Amino acid sequence: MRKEDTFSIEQLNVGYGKDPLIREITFSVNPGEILTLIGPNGSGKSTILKTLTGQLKKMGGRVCVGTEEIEKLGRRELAQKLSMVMTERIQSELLTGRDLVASGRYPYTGRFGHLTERDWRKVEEAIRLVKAEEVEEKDFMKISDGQRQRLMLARAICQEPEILILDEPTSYLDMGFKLDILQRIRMLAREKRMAILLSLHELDLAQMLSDRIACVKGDRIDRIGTPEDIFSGEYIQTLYGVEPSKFDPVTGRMFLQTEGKKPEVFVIGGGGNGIAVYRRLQREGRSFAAGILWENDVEYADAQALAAQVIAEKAFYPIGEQRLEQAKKILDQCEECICPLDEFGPLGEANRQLVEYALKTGKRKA
Ligand SMILES: Nc1ncnc2c1ncn2[C@@H]1O[C@H](COP(=O)(O)OP(=O)(O)OP(=O)(O)O)[C@@H](O)[C@H]1O
Repeated sequence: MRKEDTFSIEQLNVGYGKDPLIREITFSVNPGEILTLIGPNGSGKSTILKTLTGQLKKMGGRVCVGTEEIEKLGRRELAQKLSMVMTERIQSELLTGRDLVASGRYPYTGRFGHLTERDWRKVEEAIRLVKAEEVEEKDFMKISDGQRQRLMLARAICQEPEILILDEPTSYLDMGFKLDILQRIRMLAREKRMAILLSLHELDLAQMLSDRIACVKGDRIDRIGTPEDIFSGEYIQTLYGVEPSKFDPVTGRMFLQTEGKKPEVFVIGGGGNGIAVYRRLQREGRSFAAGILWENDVEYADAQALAAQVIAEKAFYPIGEQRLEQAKKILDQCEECICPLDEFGPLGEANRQLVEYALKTGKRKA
């Protein structure tokens, strides 16, 4: 049974010059846990990770595996406990992708660096895990960024560390491989009980993958919490300095807004059917009003972000006469009405009446 050590960082200061860039960093990652650093460009995520792996000299504080400070560990011992995949392109004298992955086994080899049959089995397993079989025989310097990224992960995996540190592990990967690699990372945490610390730019992936998220802002870690804690209210928008309506923390979607025009088109939506129309109008640069929605409609967040005006009723409340009149007034000012709905059901009676009104006033073509 492998030892289970917590990776803990206490009062760590990191940076390059005289003054620390980020101060008093304190958190820990438990075996089996995934903790993700997020934050704007240049906020210091890589600087923190480089300091934790010893590539950068710390400016104060402690970094421990269990109770042992990592700087007191020998190189081989450290490599058995901690492995990293950083973003820099490594210049490798090694010939093939397979050779590079195999170098992950060196902390376990004897004095002459010979790999045993068991070591090679681990190398093959790691290559299969990241689906890099097609490049294992190729020259490591002559493959794509995404293929290289997968081989680097394979090397870290076959190092069998207690702690795995990854700086933007998905940055060069296409959607299929991104999902695949994240699945592997989760498996390494859950089944191999690795403590995993990574940085990610893709907020939707961070939300999906992480047990906890640490947010880097200014000269500190501003907040640490579960994805539910971090992706609530307007915190993420504040962290990245964007307007609250340009990001929906529930779905992780971002919005490009059509700036402050009066609505030209009235879109009658509901149940998610309005989204495609909103997106088309937005692409065409046409401003629109969205209604009559319920606040729990699937497209409500999109409407809030993209529409010039939103006419909505509280969730689970019937749409009243007053709301219908409000919608008619706005529709009167629009040139056109679009309604992608075919059926309204008993609760959608007000929208059915609104469509009828649009037909009568010539705003909707039959
Ligand atoms: N070698 C260096 N010497 C001095 N300053 C550096 C060095 N590397 C990075 N910096 C600065 O340190 C700050 C943090 O950089 P870092 O790369 O850690 O940010 P990051 O959060 O990883 O950014 P990104 O999201 O863009 O990858 C930046 O202002 C950067 O310009």
